[in-house]
Amino acid sequence: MLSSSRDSLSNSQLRRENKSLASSAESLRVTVRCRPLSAKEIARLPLEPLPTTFPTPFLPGISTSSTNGASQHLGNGQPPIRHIVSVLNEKVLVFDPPEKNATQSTYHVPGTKRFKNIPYTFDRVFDENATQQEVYENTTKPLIEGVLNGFNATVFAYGATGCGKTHTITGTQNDPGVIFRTMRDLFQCIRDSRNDRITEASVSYLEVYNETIRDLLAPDSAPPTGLELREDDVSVQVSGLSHHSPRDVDHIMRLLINGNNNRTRAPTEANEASSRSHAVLQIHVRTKDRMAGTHASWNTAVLSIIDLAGSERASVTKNRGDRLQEGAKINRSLLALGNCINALCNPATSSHVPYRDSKLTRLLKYSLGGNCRVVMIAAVSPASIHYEETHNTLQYANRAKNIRTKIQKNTVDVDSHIGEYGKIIEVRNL
Ligand SMILES: Nc1ncnc2c1ncn2[C@@H]1O[C@H](COP(=O)(O)OP(=O)(O)OP(=O)(O)O)[C@@H](O)[C@H]1O
Repeated sequence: MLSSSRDSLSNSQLRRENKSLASSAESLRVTVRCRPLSAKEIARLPLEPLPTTFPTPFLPGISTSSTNGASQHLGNGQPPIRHIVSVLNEKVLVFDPPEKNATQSTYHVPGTKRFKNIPYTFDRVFDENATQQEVYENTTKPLIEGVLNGFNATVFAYGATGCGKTHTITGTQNDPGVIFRTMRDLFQCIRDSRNDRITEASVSYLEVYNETIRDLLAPDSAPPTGLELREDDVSVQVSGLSHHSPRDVDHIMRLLINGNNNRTRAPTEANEASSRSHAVLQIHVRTKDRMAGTHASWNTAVLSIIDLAGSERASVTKNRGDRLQEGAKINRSLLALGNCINALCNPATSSHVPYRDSKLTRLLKYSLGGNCRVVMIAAVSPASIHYEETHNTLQYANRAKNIRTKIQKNTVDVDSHIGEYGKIIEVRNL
């Protein structure tokens, strides 16, 4: 059930407020996070050029040593690499900036200019030192209040394999990512407002693996078959997906840890724990003023947080067999996503977006182009070994800046029965 909490409500029960204040056109907010170099990559950075002669005593105006520009690095005989992303400020980065020491023979695309030196502007750029909290505060946190007031929102991490998507979305126990921080703050907001409003919430978590949808939180007794998508005019639903009523943030975190353990992962050359599936976490929320009386309508919204599988080149991952097949399917669904983004950006084609080309894009239909605030976190690597992937991701993100979504508040009539809303309970005693 991806697109909205309207899933089990009939369309006639769904009423959108079309007041000008509650409805506006917004572009997708596009951010880029550049991860730090890994230890293996650092080992391949060129060291300072070595002197070829011993230093001579200092004589003013005369160089004391000469160099042959030879670079040395500890990369076990592999060619040296260089930084290909330079973050200028919070909004601008340069792809493939000129090297300070351009005598070194590090990677560049044969037959092209030595340095592309392309500046890109995004809504926000995070450099290698950005903390998980900074990324969360400038991507997902601003969506929470809207979700509690009936506005759908989607956050998705896009990028090549091994570039930091899962680190950003899930993170580690010691340094959790967007999901944990969102849940913590969402539950805090619910707790802070419990005297004023009633809030109900439920969570679902699925993966799309090899064009099959799997419930990551399915009870052990559930048959391990793929789930089907059902679609009507206003929503896409996943039939048979389990929904869970969180008691508190710790409960959600336990659910998520279970779900993540169920996610399909495998080591590849590019990433020791590569996610081989697209993971979609959804938090369904509905709220109502306590004082508003029994006839007041509910605000309903869904917050979707998506960790896409990484795009990959077989030559970088050196994948074979199953991994290669998975990679082909991952690339195909990401290509379908790219085609949808292209179509949504172009007014001439935006009425014919090819959502049906993959499960992923069918699932995301109302979370990309629909009634939804969308934040994209494009994850990139600063190492020249990922030159093409980083360039592609930046171009992809740059195009996505042109998508416009129409935001409307979702309200449902008070007479919609709670049973129709799925297994949702009031979040009490927080
Ligand atoms: N900002 C960061 N700070 C520190 N380490 C990071 C950061 N981003 C990524 N890493 C590390 O880089 C490695 C690859 O990151 P991650 O698994 O998040 O990549 P991914 O994009 O999700 O890859 P895949 O698509 O293959 O699943 C991990 O070891 C991760 O801990």
